[in-house]
Amino acid sequence: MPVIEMKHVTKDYGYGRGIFDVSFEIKKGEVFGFLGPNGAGKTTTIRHLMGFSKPHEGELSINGKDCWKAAAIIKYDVGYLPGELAFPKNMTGDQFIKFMAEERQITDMTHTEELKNIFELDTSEDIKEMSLGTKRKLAVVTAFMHNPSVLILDEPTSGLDPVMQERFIQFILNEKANGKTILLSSHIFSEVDATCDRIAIIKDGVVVSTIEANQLKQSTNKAFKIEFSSFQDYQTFLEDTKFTIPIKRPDQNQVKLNLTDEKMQQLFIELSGVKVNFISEIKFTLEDYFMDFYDRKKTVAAGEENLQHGLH
Ligand SMILES: Nc1ncnc2c1ncn2[C@@H]1O[C@H](COP(=O)(O)OP(=O)(O)OP(=O)(O)O)[C@@H](O)[C@H]1O
Repeated sequence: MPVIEMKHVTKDYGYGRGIFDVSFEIKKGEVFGFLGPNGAGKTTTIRHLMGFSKPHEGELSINGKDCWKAAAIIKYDVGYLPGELAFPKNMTGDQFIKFMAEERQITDMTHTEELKNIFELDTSEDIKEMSLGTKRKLAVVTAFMHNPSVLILDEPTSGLDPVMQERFIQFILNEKANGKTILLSSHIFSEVDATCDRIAIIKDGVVVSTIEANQLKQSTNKAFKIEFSSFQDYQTFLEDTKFTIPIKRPDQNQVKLNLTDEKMQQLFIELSGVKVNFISEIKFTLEDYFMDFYDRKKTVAAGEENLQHGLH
């Protein structure tokens, strides 16, 4: 049984806004990335998983429990870090932590202390006087102090400095190693790349692709940039080549082309008759894959897309 399951969930806010027929499953121990720009529908999806909002259509469950009907019970299994923070007024960090511990019936504060140390959180200040970064750290500590088995993170590193961002990524990886199931919404490619096993790309409320992170890393499609020693070599190559050359830079005697591993030998044969200054591989990244979807006008149905790509 998947730990998190969404089946054909639609919430239509009108005027094309909302989420439409969103489906995915997250297995135990998996880190699932939900990638999309502002307004794509990430927060709406997460709010439905947290039971804050009832879908117009479809079903959502966490650990087999309906997210809307069993919201009050589910929260004990889930650590939720919201994108926008809201704290009670007139409390210090310590008071808020105590309040949350009572709310969750936590008596052993060892794990909370560990989290405070990891994130170097000073809880003595009044919350209203805390910097945004400190408030985010307080949110992190209180979201995970009950050591939940499921983590739902809505743009978790926004507002954290680079050192703390890195520490947060390490925290996610440790939690993953401990068998936690994690949903991470983000528009930061590097953190998704560093942590996720699978990634869904959401566009205009629709999941347009779901990919295994390994699929990207092991893609046999490669892109190369070649610079020839002279314009003569550049021209000779272009006249003789059997490859399609999508990008030509005569001013720099350069070309860019895409090829699969099997075609590599042919490229070297063609290059043996000309002089080159260098040949460099252009790495295909998650960002390239993502931009491919956002560059395109049409929406691609989930699963239909191969890792075919052009140069950007
Ligand atoms: N309660 C609501 N009423 C009406 N429209 C809403 C509501 N909540 C969200 N929307 C709309 O649904 C769309 C998706 O918003 P959502 O906040 O889920 O996007 P997001 O991907 O989380 O973006 P961001 O990164 O900006 O938080 C947007 O067009 C938003 O304006």
